[in-house]
Parts: sequence; structure tokens; C-alpha cells
Amino acid sequence: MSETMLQTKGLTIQFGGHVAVNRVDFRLEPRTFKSIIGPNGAGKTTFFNLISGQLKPTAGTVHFKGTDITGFAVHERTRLGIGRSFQITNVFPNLTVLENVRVAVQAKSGVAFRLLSHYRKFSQIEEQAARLLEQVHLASKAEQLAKNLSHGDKRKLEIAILLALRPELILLDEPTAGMSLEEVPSIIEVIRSLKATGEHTILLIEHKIDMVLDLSDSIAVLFNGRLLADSTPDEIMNDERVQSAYLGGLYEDSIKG
Ligand SMILES: Nc1ncnc2c1ncn2[C@@H]1O[C@H](COP(=O)(O)OP(=O)(O)OP(=O)(O)O)[C@@H](O)[C@H]1O
Repeated sequence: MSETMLQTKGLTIQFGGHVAVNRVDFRLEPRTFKSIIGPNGAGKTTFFNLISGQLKPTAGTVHFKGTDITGFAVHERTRLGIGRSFQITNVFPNLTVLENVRVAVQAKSGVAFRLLSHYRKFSQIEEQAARLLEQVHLASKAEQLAKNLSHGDKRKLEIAILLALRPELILLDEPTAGMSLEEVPSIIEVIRSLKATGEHTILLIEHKIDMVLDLSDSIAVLFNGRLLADSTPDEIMNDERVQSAYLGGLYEDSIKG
């Protein structure tokens, strides 16, 4: 079996007196799709921040493909292949959609602007950028200025830019947040086709449970910073501890057991 893509051991972070992520032991296998669910304030985004390097843990470790990356900075993790969507603020509003992706492809390929006179290299970059736009269903908007895109299309552009960096592990933090209802199905389709390529390992934080059930191979449940359960969608939906946690019921008893 291939090497575990991501593993945390005893991962913990404390803010003052509040333990936001509490001794989380977590595994994510290559080329699988796992979602993280849990009530507001459960620690989901904080957990992402610990994986992508925005936060350093109080205790515990993060391993990526067998390497202990606990002390690594964000850019080192990005270089290793961890890509986080929506952290990207460098969507250039006055460039076209295609130009935005081309800049990202170029940055990844390490080709300096002055070398772009080399026609073959340039056309390879152009082709890859166009392919990425097709992948996120934005090909028809390639020539539009990024600033004129709808909120949903901006998110697709951000995914294309993320893909340009060729991440092995993709962290998607509430990709449908702030979208109009009409925009949601098309971003789900983009994520579904991303999964269908079979090239990525995907970790999704999402409150829309239908979407989670639809896309996930497995679901992890965080509650009060603890990993309450991590299993198949069917098992999670039938797990009494998960139901209790969401109903605000017998959580304390269940987690002690
Ligand atoms: N930098 C910080 N300083 C202090 N407390 C923080 C910080 N970041 C997060 N927290 C606290 O940690 C807890 C977990 O927050 P987090 O944003 O990870 O939850 P979440 O599960 O992502 O919630 P939501 O679903 O609402 O986005 C919350 O109580 C939050 O207030």
C-alpha cells in the first residue's frame, strides 16, 4: 500500500485557556476524498491552519508523505505539494482570467518573463493554462477581466490557480461559502471533476451535508477540538456519537468512553 499522504499525531493548539484542536490523531490516504464536518467553532479551520502551516501547534506533529513538516513554513509546505484554496489573494483583478492562470503556471514552471520569447515554452504554458480553465469550467470566460467575475466564478479561478501549482494534497475550506444558491451546483461539479481525475488527495471542510455525502470517501467529525469519528459516510450518518454531538446531547459521555 502506498504511503499515507497526511498524518497528525496528538495535534493540539491552545489559544489562551481554550484548546481549539485537542490531541487529534488523523490519517489521510493518497488519492482519497475526505471531508471534515462539525459544528461552528469545532476547530475545523484551525486544523487546516495547522496542516497548511499558518499556525504552529502547541503539541503534536504533522507528517506529509512520511516527512515531519511540523516546523515547516507555509511556502515550504506549498513546495512539497500542499495546496490550500482561498488563501490565495493574488488574483489580479485587472488581468483576464486566462492571464491570471498563465501567471501561476509560469511561476510554477520557473520560466522568467524574458525567456517567454521562446515560443515553444510559451505555448506550452498557454496550453496548460487553457486546460486548467477547462477543468474548472471557465474556458468560456478566459478573456474576461477577473474583477468582473461572479463570486462563484472567482472561486473557480482560485481553484485553477491552485491547480497550476500542481498540489498533491488539496485543502478546500468551505468552497461554497458566500455563494448564491444558483452558483453552488457548478462549484460542486468542478470539485467532482477534480476528484474524478484521480490525481489529488482532497480534504474538504463543508457545512452542506448533502455535498459532503455526495463527494466523500470518508468523513471526519470534529467536535470541541476533538476528533469524534472518522469513517465512511454511511457509518458516520449512523454513528450515535455524531448524532448526539450535532443534537448537543450526550457528547461528553460518548467521548469519554
Ligand atoms: N487565532 C485564534 N485566537 C484565539 N482563538 C481562536 C483563534 N482561531 C480560532 N480560535 C477559536 O478556536 C475555536 C475553533 O475555531 P475554528 O474557526 O477552527 O472553528 P470551525 O470549526 O472552523 O468553525 P466554523 O464552522 O464556524 O468555521 C473557536 O472557539 C475560535 O474562536
